[in-house]
Amino acid sequence: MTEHTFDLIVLGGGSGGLAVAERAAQHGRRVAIIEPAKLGGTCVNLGCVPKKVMWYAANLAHARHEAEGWGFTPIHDRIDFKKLVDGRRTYIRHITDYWDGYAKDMGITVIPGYGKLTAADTVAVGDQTYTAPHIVVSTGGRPFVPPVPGAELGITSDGFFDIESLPERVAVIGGGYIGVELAGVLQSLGSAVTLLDMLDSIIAPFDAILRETATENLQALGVSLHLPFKVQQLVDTPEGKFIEGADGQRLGPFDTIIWAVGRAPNTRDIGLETVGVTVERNGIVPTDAYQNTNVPGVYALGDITGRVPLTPVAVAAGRLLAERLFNDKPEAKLNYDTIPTVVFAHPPIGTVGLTEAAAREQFGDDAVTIYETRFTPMRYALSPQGYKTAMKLVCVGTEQRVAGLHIIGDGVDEMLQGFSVAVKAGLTKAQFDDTVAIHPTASEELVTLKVPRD
Ligand SMILES: Cc1cc2nc3c(=O)[nH]c(=O)nc-3n(C[C@H](O)[C@H](O)[C@H](O)COP(=O)(O)OP(=O)(O)OC[C@H]3O[C@@H](n4cnc5c(N)ncnc54)[C@H](O)[C@@H]3O)c2cc1C
Ligand SMILES: NC(=O)c1ccc[n+]([C@@H]2O[C@H](COP(=O)([O-])OP(=O)(O)OC[C@H]3O[C@@H](n4cnc5c(N)ncnc54)[C@H](O)[C@@H]3O)[C@@H](O)[C@H]2O)c1
Repeated sequence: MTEHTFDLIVLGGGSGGLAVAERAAQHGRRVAIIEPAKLGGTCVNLGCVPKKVMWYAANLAHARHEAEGWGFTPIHDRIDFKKLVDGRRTYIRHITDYWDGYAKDMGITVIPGYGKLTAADTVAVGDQTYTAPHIVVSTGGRPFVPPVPGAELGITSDGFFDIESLPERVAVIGGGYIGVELAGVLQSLGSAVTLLDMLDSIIAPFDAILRETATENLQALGVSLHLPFKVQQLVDTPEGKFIEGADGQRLGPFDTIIWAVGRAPNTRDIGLETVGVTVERNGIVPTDAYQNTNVPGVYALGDITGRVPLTPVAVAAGRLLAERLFNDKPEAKLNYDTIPTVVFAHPPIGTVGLTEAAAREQFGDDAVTIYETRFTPMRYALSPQGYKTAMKLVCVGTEQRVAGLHIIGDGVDEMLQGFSVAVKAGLTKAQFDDTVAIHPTASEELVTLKVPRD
């Protein structure tokens, strides 16, 4: 018989939920996770991990094209897309199986189903109720689809992971994280991709050097960009699907259209309003710095809080919440500043800290010094196609503290983590320069930039 009283109940077994549950169980608490789908949440099942598998496949496609310049016999075979998808699904199944076993080993009770709060200490799942003095809501989000006519002709990132054969003609609507990543994967694997955004730039919140270089790289990859483009409707015709915009613009025909225009929190109809938890109009659940909602004993974590929707952020906030609640660390909380992030484009894009524009606004033009470089890395010495690398250091004050670091190019996805430690630690340009370079690498540029930009 299932226990109905716990120290902690978690709604949602994704990145944030698993993290808080695991740490609470490590501290000897009785924990239940309520989850309607597979453990692992978006990241494991429909996000970071399957996406990264596809990104690796796309990298191999690039390597295959480049290999000829390095003396390899040309390889013209197309990808066996089904084999890739089957392999990816097996890999994901191993991860979710691992989580099932691990939760069991940790003594965590996993309750299948949708949870709904009926009181600040009570959750209903079907006709059963469960109680705990601490309830964490970490129900994540789902792709947002705007209500334009014909919107249902498009799929979302969830649907992307259901694709069984490589579509020939694809449109991706939205040039943010997901749009840029999926456009890059599909174009690299052999689709002809059109990418559009309602703004006049892709990855709009990022530093200008990344926006410009990412745009050049996408175009070099063969992606057709349409910026800005305001979608008015999608239409189906015998030749394929079309996207119609303002002023008679019409793009198509396409076999597949993918919406990648942001995500909406899963916070409706789960009893939050019933128990008095504030939910904003856009579905976000506001919390204080300690993940407390406005109702004592009810906490919110991860994407539903609207703060930096990334897996490691949800994980870190979840672990710290468990430390605060169950390990006598009343001040434990996540510092949401200076969080590094990578867009897995081709090549990848990495950023941490302030953009140049934000630094100028915060500190004034006179306090900001910029060091930057753009080059084609040695990786392309013998290849016909050379994607651009670009790097920028945003330094502030007379001591030139490195407040922002923006990099795009092969290898930056792995480069960024170490440099983020330096930026987070508040190191100065002089300390960067005091570090001997590793040669020949692209990353050595970050410790050898001599002349500030005018
Ligand atoms: C295509 C894509 C690629 C991404 N790539 C990256 C990446 O490379 N790196 C990165 O850091 N982030 C990435 N993200 C973002 C990352 O996946 C999220 O930030 C992260 O999963 C958020 O964790 P979470 O715990 O808030 O929610 P989730 O991981 O979404 O987990 C929420 C869980 O709650 C469950 N749930 C929903 N309603 C209920 C209910 N009523 N009761 C119980 N359970 C419920 C859901 O089934 C789900 O399992 C990506 C996202 C997408 C969509
Ligand atoms: N590598 C990673 O870490 C990673 C990868 C994927 C997703 N994520 C997370 O998931 C979140 C959601 O990703 P996303 O790409 O859906 O959102 P996003 O906010 O990154 O990008 C959405 C894009 O869609 C555009 N847009 C919005 N409405 C539009 C419309 N009607 N027509 C055309 N364009 C429109 C926006 O201008 C924006 O460029 C991200 O913010 C990120 O935190 C992270």
